[in-house]
Amino acid sequence: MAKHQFQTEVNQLLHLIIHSLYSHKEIFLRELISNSSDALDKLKYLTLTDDSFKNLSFDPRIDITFSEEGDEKTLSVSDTGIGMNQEDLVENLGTIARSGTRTFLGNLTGDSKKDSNLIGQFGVGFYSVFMVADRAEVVTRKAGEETAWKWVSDGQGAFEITPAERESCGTTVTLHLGEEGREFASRWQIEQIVKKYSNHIAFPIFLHYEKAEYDEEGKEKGSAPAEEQINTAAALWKRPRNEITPEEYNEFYKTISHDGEDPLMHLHTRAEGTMEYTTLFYVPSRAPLDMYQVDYRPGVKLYVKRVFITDDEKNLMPTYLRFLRGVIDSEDLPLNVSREILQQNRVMAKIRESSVKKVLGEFARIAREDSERWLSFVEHYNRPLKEGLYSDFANRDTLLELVRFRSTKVEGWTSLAEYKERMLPDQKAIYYITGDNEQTLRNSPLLEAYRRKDLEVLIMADDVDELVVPMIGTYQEVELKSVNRSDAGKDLEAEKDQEKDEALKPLLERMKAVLGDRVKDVVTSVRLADSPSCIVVDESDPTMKMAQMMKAMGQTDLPEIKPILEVNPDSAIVLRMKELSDEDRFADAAFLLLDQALLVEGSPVKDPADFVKRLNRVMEQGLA
Ligand SMILES: Nc1ncnc2c1ncn2[C@@H]1O[C@H](COP(=O)(O)OP(=O)(O)OP(=O)(O)O)[C@@H](O)[C@H]1O
Repeated sequence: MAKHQFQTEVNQLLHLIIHSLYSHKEIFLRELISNSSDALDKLKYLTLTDDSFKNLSFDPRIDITFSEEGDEKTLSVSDTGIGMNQEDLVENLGTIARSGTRTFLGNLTGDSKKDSNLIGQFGVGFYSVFMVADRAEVVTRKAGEETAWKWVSDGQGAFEITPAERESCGTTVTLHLGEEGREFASRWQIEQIVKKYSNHIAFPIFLHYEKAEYDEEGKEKGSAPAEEQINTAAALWKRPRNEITPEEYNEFYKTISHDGEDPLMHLHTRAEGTMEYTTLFYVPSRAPLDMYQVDYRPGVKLYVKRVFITDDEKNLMPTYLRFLRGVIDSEDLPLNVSREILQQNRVMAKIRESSVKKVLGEFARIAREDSERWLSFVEHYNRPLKEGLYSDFANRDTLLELVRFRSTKVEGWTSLAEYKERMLPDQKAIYYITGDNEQTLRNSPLLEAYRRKDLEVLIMADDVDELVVPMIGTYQEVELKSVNRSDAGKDLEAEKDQEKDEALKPLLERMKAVLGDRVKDVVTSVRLADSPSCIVVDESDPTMKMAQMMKAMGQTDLPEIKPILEVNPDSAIVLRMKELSDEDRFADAAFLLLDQALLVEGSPVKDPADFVKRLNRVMEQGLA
């Protein structure tokens, strides 16, 4: 008899499930049926593709039995699927292998209401049985193996595995229902739950019960075992759209995504003609927890003629649409399609290409017709869509209509189309500013002249903006210009006062000499109203933020980016500096103008100790 301890994360999850999902106890049955269906999918695939399984007699079915007699109430779910061996049991029913587990557990607040929303997204799986059972037994035999195994646990930190008997491959989970679960040992309850959550499961689900028998006078004379199929057992996505209710779509989504909430939208399409395939895609109402992890779990499953092939292929859809959940079912791919073949397969490439078009088309429809729903989409998926601008050139124009931005002119989000409508008659470009933080950007001195001229500037604080937005280039023939760069200032040049500019030249030369290689240039600014200085980067240089990002990504051999320091010819400080003959005081002022400009834009000052020394010296003089 081998006793094993649950992985720590399992214990944490168990505790959480029991404490936050008690009002949805019945989902344990959905989880068991979904596991059985996956196990049947896997075996079906092997019998069709692997010679060593071809002779196996495969009768795919799920059987539910219950006993409501006496004190000991039990419920069991049995399948003829792939089964598990001893190692599988330890691996699958003792740990949580899923990516994102740590992030998920780290996000828990201890507030059961908030946590139950989170757990809804995480998917509870097999462990949910401990909401209703005092003890769970799993008797299972793996296809192709002779020995069966029994796994037993009361969900209190440990489980045991012992050899067992089972006639053929498959798995039977038997629950000894506790006080919390007694209600589920009932024909009526089980039927309701299966109809609600698992009607769409593609394999038949049979419910076994005792059927009352009557004598000729209509008196009950006893009972006999009976069974009844309680689901429709047709792959939901193959059914005609008009025969599927919204509830059925939602329940199917919950089964394949393990999300507790309804999806934000779904798109069910069928292609016929030279290529035949069906797709059913969903967008979760919240971004999946692992969306920003490299090892995210792909959410689209591939079927070939209703046979499950894989749910672990990231290339079925482009990376930027990794939040999609759903099914692709092709009639044209070979059943034993390998990962390598899949990646170069023309049929798959075509399905992917046209699926992306359809999905984006549906997004565009929602963006046009249902702006409220589109905004909840944007809250979660704006950033991945921006990644699409970078990686999916073929769909660039559609994506440009879908992404949204913050702006100096409107609250909330705006589209490029809306920005264009608001442009002033003589406005030359769509202006934007990039940086780390929306609030810092809103306060940036770089925006002063734009504000004065009533020019709208898009605020870009997502870390992908720095890479993505320069790729856009133009939107409907209007150029996008970064306010952080020297060139955008040229559009404001009309404001430049030649005389003032000439008068400032000696000061600029003197500052350049003092600042040396800390700057690329020192020039008169046309952008500033109140601030004495700001920095921009040369048109051909990466911005300061981009340089920081590249450094963080390990590019250490980058030449140092030198900013261009712009000074405000009307600033009192600048005017005084013109008169200043003391070289040391002049140097302090020049360095402080540079460092403060770096600070307001969120860039680090090069030598903080030097900065503080100069600041203190100037304060001392100022306070004297
Ligand atoms: N009836 C079954 N037959 C064969 N294997 C099973 C069965 N039930 C569970 N398993 C195995 O145990 C694993 C863990 O199941 P569990 O329901 O906890 O999570 P999951 O199904 O992998 O994850 P999720 O529920 O998020 O899909 C499964 O991935 C599967 O390998």
